[in-house]
Amino acid sequence: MHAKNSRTGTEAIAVNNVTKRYGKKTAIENVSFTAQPGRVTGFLGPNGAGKSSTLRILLGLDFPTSGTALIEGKPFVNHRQPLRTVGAMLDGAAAVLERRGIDHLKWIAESNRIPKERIVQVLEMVGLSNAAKARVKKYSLGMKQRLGLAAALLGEPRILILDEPVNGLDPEGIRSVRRLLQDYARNGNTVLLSSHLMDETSKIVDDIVIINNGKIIDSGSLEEVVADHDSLEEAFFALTGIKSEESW
Ligand SMILES: Nc1ncnc2c1ncn2[C@@H]1O[C@H](COP(=O)(O)OP(=O)(O)OP(=O)(O)O)[C@@H](O)[C@H]1O
Repeated sequence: MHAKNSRTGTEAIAVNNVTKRYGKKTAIENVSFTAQPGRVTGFLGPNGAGKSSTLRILLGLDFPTSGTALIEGKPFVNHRQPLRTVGAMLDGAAAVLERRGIDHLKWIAESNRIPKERIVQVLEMVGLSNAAKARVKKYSLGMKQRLGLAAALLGEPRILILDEPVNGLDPEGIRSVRRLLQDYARNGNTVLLSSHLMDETSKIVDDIVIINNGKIIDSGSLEEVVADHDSLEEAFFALTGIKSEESW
C-alpha cells in the first residue's frame, strides 16, 4: 500500500462498499477501492460496467444506496473549497457550443474566484492556447476533451477525477495527456481516470482498479494486475472469461 495523504492522514480517494441501485437494476455492488497521491489510478471496465455511476457518487452528483465515497476523508459536498480539492471532468468539456473555449474557462474561473492568469496556464498545459478563441462547436472531440481537462485543472486541485479523458484523442493527444497526468501525479497529486480503453490506459496509469458488471474484479499496481499476461487487455479477458470479440 502507498502512503496516505500526509496533509490529512486520510486516503485521497476512498470508496467503501458502495452499492447503487436504480429501481431493480444494480449498477454497482460493494465497490471498494482507494486512489493515492503521487499515482495515476485507472478505473477500467467495459461500457456499462459502472464507472460513471461510481464517479458520480464520488463527486456528490448521485447518492449511494449504501456505502461511502470519500475525498480526503469526507464526502465531496462537505469540502469548503471543492474546486481547489478536486478537478473533475465527467462529460468532456460539457461547454456551451456557441461559446469560445477561453470564455468557458473564464466563466468557471470567475465563478470560483480563480485568477485569470491561471487560464493562460491551463490552456498551455493542455495545448489549446492557439485554439482558445475559437468557438467550442468548431472543436474536434479531442479538443473538447482537452478543454474539459483545462477546466478540471483551473483550481490547481490536489485530486483529479476524469471520466474517459483519452476518448477521442489521437496517439499524439494521448501522449500529451499521459505526460500531463503523470507529471501532475508526480507533484504529489492524485489522479483517478476511468476508461474502457485498456491498452491506451495502461500506458498512463500506475495503479489499476478493474470493474465489470458493477463489481471490482481486480486491483493493484499495473505490474501486479498484468502479472504474467501479455497485456492489460489480456489480463482483463482472463479475469472475466470474456472473449476479445465481445463487448469491447
Ligand atoms: N440513472 C440510471 N437509471 C437506470 N440505470 C442506470 C442509470 N445510470 C446507470 N444505469 C445503469 O447502471 C449500469 C452502469 O452504468 P454506468 O454508466 O455507470 O457504466 P459505465 O461503466 O460508466 O459505462 P460507459 O463506459 O458506457 O459510460 C448500466 O447498466 C446502466 O444502464
